[in-house]
Amino acid sequence: MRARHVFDERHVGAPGIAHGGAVATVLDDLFGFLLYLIGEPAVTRHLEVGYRSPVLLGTPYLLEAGVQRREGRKLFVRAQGTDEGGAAVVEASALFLVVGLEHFARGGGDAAPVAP
Ligand SMILES: CCCCCCCCCCCC(=O)SCCNC(=O)CCNC(=O)[C@H](O)C(C)(C)COP(=O)(O)OP(=O)(O)OC[C@H]1O[C@@H](n2cnc3c(N)ncnc32)[C@H](O)[C@@H]1OP(=O)(O)O
Repeated sequence: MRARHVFDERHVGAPGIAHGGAVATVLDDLFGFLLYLIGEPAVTRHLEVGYRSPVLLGTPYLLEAGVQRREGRKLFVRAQGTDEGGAAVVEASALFLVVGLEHFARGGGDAAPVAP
């Protein structure tokens, strides 16, 4: 799956640079939507993020995510974010666990997922 994302002032960490937590949030959400789109609603059990270069505000990044392998309910996923020059700025790997839709009812909400 591919997505284009631009961080803005809402995501600031150091001046002009996205907060690492905001970057992790976007990558986590990217994985969630990847699995939702391929018909496997799943939630994060483990997430690792590698920050190679500062992620700049107001700058478009290409995010690419895919499923690396599956072991039963366990889905191992990977993602990468690159700048417009093709340089990798961030990478992530995660373990997601497939869950039934009742998992999402536990929060009591009915909000639909929103794309990153
Ligand atoms: C309506 C539309 C909605 C649409 C939905 C759109 C969703 C978007 C979501 C975006 C992403 C999120 O933010 S999700 C939100 C953040 N995540 C969560 O809230 C999840 C909270 N955690 C949980 O609810 C639970 O821990 C689960 C469901 C993930 C798993 O619970 P469990 O079934 O009890 O399983 P558990 O024993 O913990 O672990 C399962 C297996 O993983 C293995 N395991 C654990 N860690 C690792 C690891 N680092 N590397 C390898 N393997 C590991 C364990 O050894 C075990 O293996 P084995 O012994 O089985 O072999």
